[in-house]
Amino acid sequence: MIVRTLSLNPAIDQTVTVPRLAAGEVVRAMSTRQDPGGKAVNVASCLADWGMKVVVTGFLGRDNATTFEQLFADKAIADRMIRVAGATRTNIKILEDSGRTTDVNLPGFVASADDLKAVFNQLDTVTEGDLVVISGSQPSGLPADCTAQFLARLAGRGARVVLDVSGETLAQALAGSAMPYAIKPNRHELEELLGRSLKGPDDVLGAARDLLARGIRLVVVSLGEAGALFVSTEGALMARPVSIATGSSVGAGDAMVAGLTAALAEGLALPDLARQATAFAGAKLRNPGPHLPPPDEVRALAAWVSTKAAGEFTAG
Ligand SMILES: Nc1ncnc2c1ncn2[C@@H]1O[C@H](COP(=O)(O)OP(=O)(O)O)[C@@H](O)[C@H]1O
Ligand SMILES: O=P(O)(O)OC[C@H]1O[C@](O)(COP(=O)(O)O)[C@@H](O)[C@@H]1O
Repeated sequence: MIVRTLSLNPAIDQTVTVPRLAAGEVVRAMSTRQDPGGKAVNVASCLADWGMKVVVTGFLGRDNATTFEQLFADKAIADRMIRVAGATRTNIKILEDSGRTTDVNLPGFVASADDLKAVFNQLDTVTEGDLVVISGSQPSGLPADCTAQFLARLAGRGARVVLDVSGETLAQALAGSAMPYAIKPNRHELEELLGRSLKGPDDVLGAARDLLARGIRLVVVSLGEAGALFVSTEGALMARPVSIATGSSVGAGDAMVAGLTAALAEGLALPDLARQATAFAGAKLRNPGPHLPPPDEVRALAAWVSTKAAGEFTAG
């Protein structure tokens, strides 16, 4: 099966490693690196490492597309991204020795109504049962409800959408007429959506079940190093990482989305899907950049992922 990703606002991730960040002071960096990224590009890259056929759609700024083109060529990813005027943004990640990361996301290109029309035209090639990952923020210039419009268009074509967006985009998307097949908010994104803080495991589970009742078939709430809660019509379970990684966790959520998308394509049952998604996240954390180790290594990791019924999770 071919998976399509839709990346409206990709990013070049510039990671700057410093001993300690102190606002208002001069800080000397120990190292820096740049990776083509942004949520859906990271998902596409991990899926390609897993051996899946991937088509990337969305926007790329014409002025600095080369680094993305190189990634797509290296991983045999079909590049259908629309080149728009201007440059793709750079997101600076300042990583301290303690593992704390500060993100400074720079502005990038502005998309036009014609650019958006071109994306809709691309969605019209999607067919029944196809998997489409819509992930990441949207650039300025687009209407706030454009993701809701994508969902409606894709539902009409029978596609299954895996959605990983946040803030107003998520709120607008879930206020529309068509629900995504799967979503993966982290705890903070879910709290933002609900407009309240989630008090404990029971509350997280309740919120996930409410989303399921709205017609979403799979709700994954990621909880950082504590793991993730997976809720579907098959049940609810918690999956914990095999080991806790120190350092930057940038891209772990994207790898998790890739793992669950691959599992949907493979028709895995919920426990295996949860193990695979958690293994993808853990495997990505072993390497910088949007890359997975070889599939056998990821499979070995998945075998070590422990899952337990959500009832035991809520009991603490
Ligand atoms: N420090 C960590 N050690 C091990 N696994 C982690 C760590 N941080 C995140 N993960 C794994 O990555 C998944 C996604 O991470 P999370 O930070 O919740 O997502 P996001 O990047 O979307 O905020 C988690 O559910 C967990 O399995
Ligand atoms: O599109 P957004 O929401 O601004 O996020 C973009 C950032 O998210 C990332 O995809 C990382 O996301 P995760 O840590 O959630 O996996 C970075 O590559 C990128 O800089």
